[in-house]
Amino acid sequence: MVQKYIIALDQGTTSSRAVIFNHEGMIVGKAQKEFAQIYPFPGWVEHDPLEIWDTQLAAIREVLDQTDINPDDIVGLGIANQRETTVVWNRFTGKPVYHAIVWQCRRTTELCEQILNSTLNEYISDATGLVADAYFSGTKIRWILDHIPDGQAMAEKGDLLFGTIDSWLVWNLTKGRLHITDYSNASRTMLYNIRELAWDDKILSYLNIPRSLLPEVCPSSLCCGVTDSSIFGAEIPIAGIAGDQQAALFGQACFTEGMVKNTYGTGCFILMNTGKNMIRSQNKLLTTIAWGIDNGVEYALEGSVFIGGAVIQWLRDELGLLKTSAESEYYATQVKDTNGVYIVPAFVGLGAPYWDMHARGIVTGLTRGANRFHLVRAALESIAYQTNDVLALMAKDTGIRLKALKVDGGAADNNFLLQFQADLSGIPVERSEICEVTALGAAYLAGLAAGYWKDKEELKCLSKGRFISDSNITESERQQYLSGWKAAVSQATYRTV
Ligand SMILES: Nc1ncnc2c1ncn2[C@@H]1O[C@H](COP(=O)(O)OP(=O)(O)O)[C@@H](O)[C@H]1O
Ligand SMILES: O=P(O)(O)OC[C@H](O)CO
Repeated sequence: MVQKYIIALDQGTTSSRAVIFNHEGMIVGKAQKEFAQIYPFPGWVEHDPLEIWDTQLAAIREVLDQTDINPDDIVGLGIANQRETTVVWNRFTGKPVYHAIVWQCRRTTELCEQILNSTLNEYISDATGLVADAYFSGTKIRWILDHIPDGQAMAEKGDLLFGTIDSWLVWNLTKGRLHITDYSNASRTMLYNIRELAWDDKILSYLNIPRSLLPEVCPSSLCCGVTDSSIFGAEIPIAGIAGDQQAALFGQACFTEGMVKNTYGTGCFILMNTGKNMIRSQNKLLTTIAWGIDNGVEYALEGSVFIGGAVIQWLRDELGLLKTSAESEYYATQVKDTNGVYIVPAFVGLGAPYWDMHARGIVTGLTRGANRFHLVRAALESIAYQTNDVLALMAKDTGIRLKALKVDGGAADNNFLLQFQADLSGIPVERSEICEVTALGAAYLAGLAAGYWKDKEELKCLSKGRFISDSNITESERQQYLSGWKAAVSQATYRTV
């Protein structure tokens, strides 16, 4: 019998990947293409949507070539994408009217501050589960309509379409036949009412965004269309779509309430499955849709940390302290501590739980004895501290004592980081055996819809974790670490929780 496969696209902040999985949930082949990060001004971040599409397409073609798999033998395509990143394009030409404004971009800070100081603030947090912040798509759309010629007029005439990256990829994969998104991506726009499962008229009207711009919202696991046959020579069913962090939660098989994962990529995104319960955080964590599946949606509680592995990239690319990110592990273990150095990598403000758009990065505690090993160690520790801030509040919000933290993402390769995380947070940290967990989640969602896998129970049998480390320090050491971190954060922020 001919083998059948699932292909998953992981369109991330720094690269576009395509991964082919077999029925055992194992990787058969993968290809990855990086693309340019555009920084027009400090705090602004853009991508070229055409380059995103080109690199994604090239990655798909490369993995098909490399594995020699016939597109006819691919039974479903799943998409996981960097979330919130905003593309607006012309419905008739299919051309973007502006670069994609990336989730990290801070250009709409002023508008968000107006919202924070208005009566709409409480409404937004209740309806969308989010915090009014430049992170989300809504204010980015407003910015684009205000800054392209005739933006508002064209939008009102129905000439323009908005989408997060999933919508943009589906539009291109179907040659403009489908303008859709899924529940998990819609819930990151700050325009979607997660209680009513509908675009929110009150928020749309405040931001003056015409409804005609918005995609249709679909379940995350559903055969919603097929790729245009001219692209791969076969019509591949598009059967799964989810924001990359929700896809990782699914890929980690966190199907039960209370299960938590952290993806250590460019940023760190800690998500707890809360099932059918929409938990409202008392501590500025986000309530978000995990996925739409089986005729309903499930929710998650999220802490979004903007800078994770990117602080290591900064040491490597801007300071030249490292040749590779992986080298950071060796450097960090050459010293017994950071010698009092703390780094708060608030390069684009601070996300959860501080939500300070004005915070900027700092290095504190420098003495003449501080060397590059201490700096590298402090950078890795900063990733764990930020994660710990979120984990502590998740436990507080839900009353759940976390049993384990499932981890994935590029920086989760770093054993020093994972051990420090386990020490600091006092919970076992479990790294997935499959390195492409985000893609795996998109594949699972697509495979369920395509009937390739039967149900979540079958998927649980495929998912394997590997125990890494348990906490190994005393409570007083822990408190000492944390008080130094808190003092450092207070120097980087204007407001603290
Ligand atoms: N061994 C490592 N130790 C620490 N950081 C790492 C390591 N390997 C990769 N990274 C960091 O992880 C990030 C890349 O992870 P990845 O999951 O590919 O990110 P994304 O999906 O956000 O593009 C980079 O910021 C890189 O610096
Ligand atoms: O592309 P990543 O892995 O950095 O993830 C980005 C997040 O989806 C932003 O919310």
